[in-house]
Amino acid sequence: MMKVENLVGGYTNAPIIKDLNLEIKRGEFFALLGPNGSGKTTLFKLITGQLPIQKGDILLSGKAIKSLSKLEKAKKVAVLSQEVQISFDYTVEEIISLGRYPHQKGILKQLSKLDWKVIEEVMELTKISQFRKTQFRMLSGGEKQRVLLAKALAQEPEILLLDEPTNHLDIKHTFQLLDLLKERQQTMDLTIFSILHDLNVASLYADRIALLHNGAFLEVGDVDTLRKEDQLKKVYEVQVKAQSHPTVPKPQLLMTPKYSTSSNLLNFSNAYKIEQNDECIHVEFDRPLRTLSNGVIGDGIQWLKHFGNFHVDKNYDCTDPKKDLQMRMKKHRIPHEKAVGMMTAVKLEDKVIVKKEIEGIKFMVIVTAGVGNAVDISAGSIVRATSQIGTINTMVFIDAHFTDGALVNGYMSATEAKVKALQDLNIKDPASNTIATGTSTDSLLLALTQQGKKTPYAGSGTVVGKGIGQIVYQATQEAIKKYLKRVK
Ligand SMILES: Nc1ncnc2c1ncn2[C@@H]1O[C@H](COP(=O)(O)OP(=O)(O)OP(=O)(O)O)[C@@H](O)[C@H]1O
Repeated sequence: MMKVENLVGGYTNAPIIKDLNLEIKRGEFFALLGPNGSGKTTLFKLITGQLPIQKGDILLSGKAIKSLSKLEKAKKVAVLSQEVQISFDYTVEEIISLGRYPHQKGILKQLSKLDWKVIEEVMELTKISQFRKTQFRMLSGGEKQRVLLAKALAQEPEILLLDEPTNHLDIKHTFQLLDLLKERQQTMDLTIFSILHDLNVASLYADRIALLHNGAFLEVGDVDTLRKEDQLKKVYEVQVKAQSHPTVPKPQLLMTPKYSTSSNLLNFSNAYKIEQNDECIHVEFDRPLRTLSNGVIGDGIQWLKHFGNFHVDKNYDCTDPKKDLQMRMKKHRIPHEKAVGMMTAVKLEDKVIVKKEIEGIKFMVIVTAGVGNAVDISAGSIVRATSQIGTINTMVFIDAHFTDGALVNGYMSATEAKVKALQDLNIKDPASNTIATGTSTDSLLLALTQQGKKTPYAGSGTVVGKGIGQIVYQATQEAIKKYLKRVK
């Protein structure tokens, strides 16, 4: 669709764009990324013809762009640039109708029925119909941007060139505009070439990206190129961590600020308070801990400071346990957006708290255990309702610094220890009459202070992994024994 060949260009001094090559396929959404001053606008202007090409060529469907007449070009290419030259007295409708100019026939160049149909459609799409008679100068920055996009779409181009199209837009309108472009790309095979500053937005919408640095491409590739953290750090000079979007299979980047979010060291032994009554056990830390949990609230990897284990009725059956738990937290003045929440039918007074220091690492484990729902996960195919709460709930607090991998590793260690405790107490799955591996609704939390040396492993081959194992095993056994004594 568009080919950039050995392109050199810039202003009067030494060229800014140095020997660039790029091929953009028909119907793709291509994002041009790069830090301030890297040459994005210069490249954009070379493509749009605002700057002369010093060397090389830009081809559109095989034809040199410089050989196309103004009208030929306008039929193929629409531009939405930063520098808008619009006569302020035009109305929105008049501006959009300018976009139809390349398609108008005859000497009089009057708008046809088809032109009006297209104008109506693009106004509808960009949600500016209500401004049709309003003067352009009366609009907000974001509204102006939408009008200019409508004008570009009214041109019905094959390729749309955009310089920071979301510049003045709030998040609602940013996503609305990009969704609209994406829809046009997917349904009408529109090719999109856009300068974007927001790497995360580029990742969500672009098919491919180019990373420009000092007038040359460092990377051209699909959006997973953004997972190359070192490359981004080199270009933007910011500490970057690539994560995955939770629902879209695309990378998202997290920037780390230079300032420290936790200047003073946390003294683990007195950095928390525990409150308990018949309805809940609430552990509150002085500051957020790095957590991994399958709690009803606060699941996945988070930073949280409140940890609640709530007592519910034995026959608890709720269609929306998350909402229910939020209500319970509200009652106990626990901010649910900062919390992990678990549920159990076990009497909370039977909780077991074990605190230990193993080879300089401080641990605290809190377990409530009921084994009425004990299950051997490997046995047969009998699946029981998971709404019953005959549960082993385990909270493990550690004064250590884990990578995400170590968190997962530690989760395995805690689970292995729980299974061993059940095995040694000969707890059986009543359905299969084999040793149980857990209950059907167990919850587990690992919470780390993230102090000290970062550790990438927390399995049974490490001190911290062994520590998790020992302390979880001990607390689980004690809690099950208490439960067995009570049910007898
Ligand atoms: N009119 C000009 N005359 C001379 N040099 C210019 C001119 N405009 C830009 N430059 C220089 O060209 C280089 C690239 O600028 P350009 O505007 O292409 O960067 P950019 O990647 O678009 O940056 P930004 O993200 O800040 O918009 C910069 O060093 C800039 O100072």
